[in-house]
Parts: sequence; C-alpha cells; structure tokens
Amino acid sequence: MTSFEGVKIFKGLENVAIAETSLSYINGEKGRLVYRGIPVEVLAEKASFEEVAFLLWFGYLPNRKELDDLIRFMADSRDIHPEIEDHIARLPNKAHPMDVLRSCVSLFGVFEDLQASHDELQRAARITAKLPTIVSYHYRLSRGMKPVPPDKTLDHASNFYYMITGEKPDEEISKLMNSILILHAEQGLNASTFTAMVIASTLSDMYSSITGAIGALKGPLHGGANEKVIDMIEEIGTPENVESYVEKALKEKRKIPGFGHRVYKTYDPRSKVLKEYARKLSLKMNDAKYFPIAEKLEKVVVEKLAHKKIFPNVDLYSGIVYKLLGFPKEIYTAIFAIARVVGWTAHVIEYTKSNKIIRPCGVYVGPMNAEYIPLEARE
Ligand SMILES: CC(=O)SCCNC(=O)CCNC(=O)[C@H](O)C(C)(C)COP(=O)(O)OP(=O)(O)OC[C@H]1O[C@@H](n2cnc3c(N)ncnc32)[C@H](O)[C@@H]1OP(=O)(O)O
Ligand SMILES: O=C([O-])CC(=O)C(=O)O
Repeated sequence: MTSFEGVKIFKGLENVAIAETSLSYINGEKGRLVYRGIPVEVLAEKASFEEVAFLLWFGYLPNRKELDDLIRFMADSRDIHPEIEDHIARLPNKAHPMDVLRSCVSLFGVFEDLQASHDELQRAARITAKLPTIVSYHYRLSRGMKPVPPDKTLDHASNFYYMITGEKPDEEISKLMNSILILHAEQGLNASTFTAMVIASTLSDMYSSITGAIGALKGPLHGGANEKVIDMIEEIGTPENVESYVEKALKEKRKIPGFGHRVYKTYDPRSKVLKEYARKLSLKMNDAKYFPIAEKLEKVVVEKLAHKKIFPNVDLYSGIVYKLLGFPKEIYTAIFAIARVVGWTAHVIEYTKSNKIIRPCGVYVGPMNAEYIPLEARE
C-alpha cells in the first residue's frame, strides 16, 4: 500500500472490502470455502447444481417442490432465440467460446424486453439456463456437427454434457458434472464477480453485468488459466521435464498457471477435490499422461514457492478432468462461466438491494499546468 496527498492506494484492491455479503465465506489461510454456511466440499458431494443455484439465489436449501419448480423453469428456459442461433452459425469457426458467450449474452439483452419483467431471480435463472446451449451450439456448428437440442429430462449439468458430446451421461459422469459446476459456482468478490457488480451498481441491466463478467473471467490470470494449464502440461510432455520447466519459468519471471491466488494462501479446497476427480478419471480412462505431470508440477511448485504462499488453485486439475471427459480445450473457461454465472447473478441481486455506485479513485501523477500547443506548432 502506498499513499499520496492523504489518499491510500490499494493496488489491485487487495484486502479492500466494498460490501457485506452472505453468499460465501472464504478463509484464505485455512483453505475454507462455504456457500451460505455449507462447506463447498459437502455441496459438491451431496447436492445437485440446481440445488446450489437455489441456495445461492434464495439463501436457503429448497424443499422438493421448490427444487422441482426451479429444475422445470431452467429446463424450459434452455432454448435460445432463433436469431441468436443464426448468429452463432455465422460466427467464425475459430471464434473463442468465451467471445461467443460474451456476444450472445449481450444479444439476449437486445431480445428481452427488460421493462416487461422486473423479476431479477427469474432473469438470473433464465441466463444460467441458456449458457450451455450457446457453448454447445457453437462448438458443434464450428466443427461441422449438428447441434444437439437440450433435453428437458436431464438436469442442467448432465444436459450440458449431452449437448456437447451427443451422448447421455451415465450416473457417475452426471454426478461428476454436477460436482464440477458446484465447485465453480461462487467465490466471493473475485475479478469477474466484481466486474458484474460494478456494472450493476450503475443500475444498468443484468445482461450488461454478465457480459462484462464473461470478459473478465476470460483472462489467463482468472478463469482463462484452466486452458493455459493444459497448454503447459502438453508443452512439458513428461513428468521428467517438470523440474526444468518450472526452473526456466521462474527464472524468466513467468507465472505458472494453476498456482497462486489472491485469497488462498494455502491449498485451495477446490483443488484438493478436483485432484481426486482427476486421479480417478485418469485410472478409469487409462490415461497416464496428464495427471502425473500435474501432480509432479504440484510437488515441484509447492517446494519452490510455498514460502511465497503459492499453492494449487482451482484451475490446476479442472482442465484435466474436462480433458478426460472428452471436452475440447477451447471450452474449459466457458465451463467455468456456465457455473460462475450463478455467483455473478446472486452478487448482483444482493448488492443492488442496498446499492451504492462503485467508484474508486486514482491518484493523479501526471503533469500540472501543461501548456496547450496549437496543432500547427507541434513537432
Ligand atoms: C479462478 C481464478 O481466478 S484462480 C487464479 C487463476 N490464475 C492463475 O492460475 C494464473 C497464475 N497466478 C497468478 O497470476 C497470481 O497468483 C494471481 C493473479 C492468481 C494472484 O495474483 P496476486 O494476488 O496479485 O499475487 P502476485 O501476482 O502479486 O504474486 C505474489 C508473488 O507470488 C508470485 N506468484 C504468484 N503466482 C505465481 C505463479 N502462478 N507462479 C509463479 N509465481 C507466482 C509473484 O511472482 C509474486 O512474487 P514476488 O513477491 O517475488 O514478486
Ligand atoms: O477468487 C478469486 O480471486 C478467483 C476466483 O474466482 C476463484 O478462485 O474461483
């Protein structure tokens, strides 16, 4: 922290609280994450994605009827406007799924009459319901495959798997898909959630907030790191190369994707759960490449950087899970968005209930009393 003319500068807003929230609690020293009081590991093991979405949006666990109503509402909301479908078909095949998602959520806002419904919770559920449809339609169309329309008999996570692969998941995969989305659904005022809140704080609309949040999540320092981890593992090639790769990266002062976190100063609790999913899937799929490299990376990086409190984050093992489930690398960050949209929308709704426009300040360090030189006189 530095200060100038009595104004303190908190670079990157580190340790600055801007609001109270009852959505999630993170203890960065102990590696704890709870959603509305319930540990994320418990939710990942026992709950469905829709149950967790309800918990985050409404503040309590739903009863059977409330859950069934949400499941039905989301299943009925998965279709996208035909003009948006046409738009997706016209986008370049090589467009990044996060760019496609960002553009399409923005378009939703064009098609919805924002004045017609003031129910922000319904709007949140509708946006959440549609994100998998956009990602899967673009993925399949861009590879010359027919889109798979949503199946109302499947839950949200299983339906996403089905729309990407064209195959209905068995019980084990369906459970895994739910758990992965739950683990990514919420994490306090991270960069993308904060982006959504900044936009919402001007009393703009939810589509604008989510469009901005998707743009923020895309960056490699945030959600984009899960794709970078797979690039890195492929570049490393074998566990024997890990040590030299890490040494070179540190010498060149490069950040190693999948490690480090603004809040967690120990193991991210989600990385421990995802590591076990990756381990089990590697055995099931008979894959001896990705998991051993990631595990060796974890060992070497922790040995070298634990003194700086650098440990695995949520992105180290998630990409391996997606890879082994058969998902193409380009959609890994979009899968993060499909889950995190619940946290984004829940924070927007919570914050705007007692809204104050978010407007920090910068400390001016440029020249004072500079002369205006006429254009013709400039060199
Ligand atoms: C879903 C998520 O967003 S989780 C994060 C996903 N992002 C990544 O995995 C990208 C790699 N990680 C990083 O870039 C960072 O750790 C961030 C962006 C996540 C957190 O950044 P900050 O809290 O600002 O920490 P900052 O970048 O200042 O790092 C502090 C120190 O640790 C080092 N460090 C942090 N992360 C790493 C890393 N992944 N590899 C090597 N060194 C690292 C920094 O070089 C710095 O060292 P120094 O004090 O000697 O200069
Ligand atoms: O909390 C953060 O800064 C990053 C994030 O979104 C996460 O770890 O899920």
